[in-house]
Amino acid sequence: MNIVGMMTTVTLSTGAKMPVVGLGTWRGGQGKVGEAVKLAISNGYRHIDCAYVYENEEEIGAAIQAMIDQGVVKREELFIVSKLWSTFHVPSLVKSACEKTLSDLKLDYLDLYLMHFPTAMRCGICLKAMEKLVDDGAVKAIGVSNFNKEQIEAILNKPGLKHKPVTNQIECHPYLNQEKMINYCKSKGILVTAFAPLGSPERPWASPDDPTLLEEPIIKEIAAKYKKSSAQILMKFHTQRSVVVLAKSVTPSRIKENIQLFDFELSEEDMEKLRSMNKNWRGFPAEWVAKHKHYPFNTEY
Ligand SMILES: NC(=O)C1=CN([C@@H]2O[C@H](COP(=O)(O)OP(=O)(O)OC[C@H]3O[C@@H](n4cnc5c(N)ncnc54)[C@H](OP(=O)(O)O)[C@@H]3O)[C@@H](O)[C@H]2O)C=CC1
Ligand SMILES: O=C1CO[C@H](CO)[C@@H](O)[C@@H]1O
Repeated sequence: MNIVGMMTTVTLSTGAKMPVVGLGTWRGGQGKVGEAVKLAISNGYRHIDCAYVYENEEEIGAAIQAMIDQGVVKREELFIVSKLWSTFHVPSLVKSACEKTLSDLKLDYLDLYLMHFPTAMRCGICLKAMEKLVDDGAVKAIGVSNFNKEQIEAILNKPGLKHKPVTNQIECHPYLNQEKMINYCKSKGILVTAFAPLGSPERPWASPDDPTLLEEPIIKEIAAKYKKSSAQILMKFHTQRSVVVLAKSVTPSRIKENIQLFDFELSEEDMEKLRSMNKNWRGFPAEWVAKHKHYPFNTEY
């Protein structure tokens, strides 16, 4: 990996180091995602973002194992994340859900296990069962995803909280820059991970009227100035403000391109241009749970 003396990891509240760029795997289809993971690891990626609900953890696990067996990487150099799906928010199911993910990924432990969505009943009790996974050594840390401020606050105020969530993984890009959430999380020692940094162009519910980040004139203009691609500018926007970024690709040239972020820096003026594009637009409004009492996106942040 081409790193020119710039940050490539961030430190979690547990003291563990999390690589700032991760490979996304949602919709990394069968027969493709394994090759993508192998190529990513060979090209310096050390952080892979997975989830039970993506239905591809077995193929990813085989690819990780092959890279370890071939001596390309050691387990302890990797940072593997997975997520507990909402149907398992019952204490008795948390352990078995994590075991299934570990077995599919062929791992003894996860570096981070996230509660994928807050939209299930009894989040507090479920969290207790996730804390136990840390005590049992099945996962090194726990975190949340798609949580709003109030929901994070509720967890932090939980009496007897033993393992604080180390991250909130949320949709984040110039149309939804999440400045307030990032600042709030920072004040609590929680890191933000950005998903859909390229606007998730292949999300199945995209409408032709939706704005397309990769085609934005401002992004293209900044990309030309730095002789980088639009995708690299969109990802650099995060790493430069200590936000971890995940981009998914199964295309070899893009996998290589998306980690070439450490040989340039955006000026404060260009960062400001990117920030000024905010319009609180969500590509992932999660409408299927809009009526759920824990739906996270009805608040300011
Ligand atoms: N916690 C949560 O609720 C969520 C988590 N996530 C996580 O975040 C990851 C990233 O988000 P995702 O929704 O996949 O969206 P992204 O913003 O990463 O966009 C991925 C799409 O962009 C294309 N692409 C990748 N690199 C480039 C490039 N350099 N130039 C042009 N196009 C490119 C990919 O195509 P191709 O593969 O064909 O190259 C793919 O179609 C997910 O894969 C998942 O791991 C995502 C959504 C929700
Ligand atoms: O990670 C995710 C990818 O998209 C899914 C929708 O099918 C979401 O539910 C989820 O948050």
